[in-house]
Amino acid sequence: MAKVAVPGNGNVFLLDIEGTTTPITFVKDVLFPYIKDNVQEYLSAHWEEDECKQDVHLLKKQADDDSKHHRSGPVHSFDQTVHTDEEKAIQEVVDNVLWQMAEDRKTTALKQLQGHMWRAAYTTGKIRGEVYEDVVPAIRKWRRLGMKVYIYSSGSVEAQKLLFGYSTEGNVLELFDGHFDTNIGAKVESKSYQRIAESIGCSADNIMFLTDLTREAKAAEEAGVKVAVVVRPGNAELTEEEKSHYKLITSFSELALPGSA
Ligand SMILES: CSCCC(=O)C(=O)COP(=O)(O)O
Ligand SMILES: [Mg+2]
Repeated sequence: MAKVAVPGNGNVFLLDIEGTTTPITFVKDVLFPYIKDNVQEYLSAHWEEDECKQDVHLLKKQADDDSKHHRSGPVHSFDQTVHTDEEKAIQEVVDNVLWQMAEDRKTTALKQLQGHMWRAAYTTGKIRGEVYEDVVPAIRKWRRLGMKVYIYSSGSVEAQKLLFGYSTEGNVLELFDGHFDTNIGAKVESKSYQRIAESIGCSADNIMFLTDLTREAKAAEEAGVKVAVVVRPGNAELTEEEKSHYKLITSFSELALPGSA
């Protein structure tokens, strides 16, 4: 496959995780089932702790917002205040989390709780973050050339740091200059990419965003960010129009950097 040229003014890489640095199967077959299998037990064990209370508070705010916008059935909009029965209250949160996951929602509330739950799984060695083998060598090369590398994922910053801190490649957190999650905005909104450029302190067209999802690529492009769509096994199929519109790569090694051989 011909190399995809990174524009001459591009000196910042912004990387998606699921489907880009990491197989979708790791997220769908390892990370998400861990949440489904453990959420009830986790909430029961941590219910009285501040961190857990904050997570539940955020989930409740999201559920209230969803109800207002008719996004969920009544069972998924829980109201802790009416519950004296802890078990029932926990069950409502569990139902909400499972419903959000069935819808593959990327709410900050869901992602925050998930990040906290994965902490124990990573630190006890139960799971290790899967990273495609072309990713670390490519990033090391980019960094040698003076480029900056950031992550932007729907997974919380804490979840991102766990994935790369306890990865199949070891602790590779030093490869990243920073992390962004949905606290900066949704990945399908172009404003989020403008905010990221402001936060990094560069113009949008200095950034090259790599993602598997064209709805994210489109939003980034609208903000003036350069994009390439990453084609990995198991990623969503692209239409012929998408294939001809976007620069496509199947490995990070296919990116040709300005001034490099
Ligand atoms: C980084 S933690 C696990 C991934 C996750 O929860 C997720 O929603 C992936 O979203 P992405 O934006 O990286 O495709
Ligand atoms: Mg992705």
